[in-house]
Order: sequence, then C-alpha cells, then structure tokens
Amino acid sequence: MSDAPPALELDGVHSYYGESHVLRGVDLAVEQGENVALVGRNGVGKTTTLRSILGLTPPREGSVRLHGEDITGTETHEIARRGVGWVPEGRRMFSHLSVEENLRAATRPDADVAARVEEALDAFPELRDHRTRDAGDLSGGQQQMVAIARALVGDNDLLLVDEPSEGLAPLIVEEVVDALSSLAEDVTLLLVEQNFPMAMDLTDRFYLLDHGTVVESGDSDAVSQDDETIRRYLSA
Ligand SMILES: Nc1ncnc2c1ncn2[C@@H]1O[C@H](COP(=O)(O)OP(=O)(O)OP(=O)(O)O)[C@@H](O)[C@H]1O
Repeated sequence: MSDAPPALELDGVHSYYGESHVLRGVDLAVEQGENVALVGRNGVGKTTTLRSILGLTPPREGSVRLHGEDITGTETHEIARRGVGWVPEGRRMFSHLSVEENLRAATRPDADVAARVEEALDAFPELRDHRTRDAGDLSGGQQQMVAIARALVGDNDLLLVDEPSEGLAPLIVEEVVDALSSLAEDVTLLLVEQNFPMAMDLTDRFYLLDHGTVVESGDSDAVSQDDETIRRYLSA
C-alpha cells in the first residue's frame, strides 16, 4: 500500500442553496484508482455533493481535498484543470454538433486532439460508427456514452458520474454498464446512481447518504439491496 493521500477527501462538508441547508457534514474518501458509489434516495444531496466537489456549489463549511491539496473555494475551471471530469445528470452536450466535434471540444488546450479523440472512440467502439452524426440524434445510451467519452477525452483521472442510467431502458443500461466498467479500470470513479445493483456492480465501496449526511458505508460486494439499513434508506 502506498502512503499517497486519497484522490478525493471530503471532511465535514456543509453546503447550501440560499438558506436551504442541504449537505450537513459529508465525510467521504476515494483512494486513487478506487471506484466508489454514492447512493441514496431522491433529494438527499448526491448531486449537491458532486457540485460541492466541483466548486459549483461551494461548501460553506468543511473541506474538499484533491490528492491531499485543499481545493475548497477553488474556481470550477481550476478544479477541472486539475483532472476532475464531470459527467452531469441528463448528459449535457452539444446536441447540434457531431459526436466527434463534441469530443474535440472537450479536449485540453495542449492536447493532441486527434489522438485523444481516437482513444475515446477506442473505449466506445459503438460511437465510432456514429462519429459524424449529430449527438442529439443518437439513442439515449449512445448519448450517455458521448457524455462519458467527453470526460475521458479531457484526460481526467477522477471522474464524477451523475446518474448514468437515468431514463435508459434496461438493455441500454447494460451497454452503459459495460462501457463504464471497462473505463473504471483506468480511472478513479465517484458514481452517483439510483440503480443500486448497478452501482454495487461497478464499484469497490459505497457511501449511503440520507438528509445530507453519510449514514452507512462499506464494501460493494458485501451488501445487498435486502440489507435492513439499505432498505430503510433507499425505499421511498
Ligand atoms: N439549485 C437548487 N436550488 C435550491 N434547491 C436545490 C437546488 N438543487 C437541488 N436543490 C435541493 O437540494 C436537495 C438535494 O438535491 P440533490 O439534487 O443534491 O439530491 P440528489 O440526492 O442528487 O437527488 P436527485 O437524484 O433527485 O437529483 C433537494 O431537496 C433539492 O430539492
């Protein structure tokens, strides 16, 4: 085991929207190379946790550290520059640009753009056949792959992925899971996901959030949806 600090560490994070106190002391850590799920029912603060890491909803209390360095209060573009990629909920992308143009637009200024795009297309062979099509014309699953490939092409080593299965048919979810699991071997992943079995399948460890705090955590392969605590916090 190395003594390297965690890739990501949240310590007592409190975040608000105006007066609304949403995160109430979130503590979590993701080691370098680890894949971690953040689960919990609707509205408990999963997306807000990702927004707090990215500086989009800066924490009012507590700290966020990236590879041991305090990034609390740092501008979002600077956090992105340090290798944190975001795959937002709803797969935001340029729907009137082609798949390839979407990927090119996500590369870093100093990158070998053509090489990065080819690498991303290698990771998602299905997209290769559609590289010149408008992203908005693709299926939901393919659009999710474009969204993930955009984070990958930016040469990020920590990916924050928000609800990749949302709104996708079960068969398509399987395709996205396959794509994410091969990707997960090479990057550090923090995955927000409502689909509990999928989240456990893709990750090493999980954190369960309720009302803005972590109420349970553990190994993903040692927990089932029937676990009493999981049921209590996941059922509506
Ligand atoms: N921009 C905003 N302004 C005010 N309140 C917000 C805003 N975004 C989210 N909230 C509220 O903050 C709380 C946490 O939302 P968040 O999106 O983090 O939850 P979540 O666990 O990701 O759930 P979901 O899966 O529904 O997105 C909810 O009560 C939500 O209504």
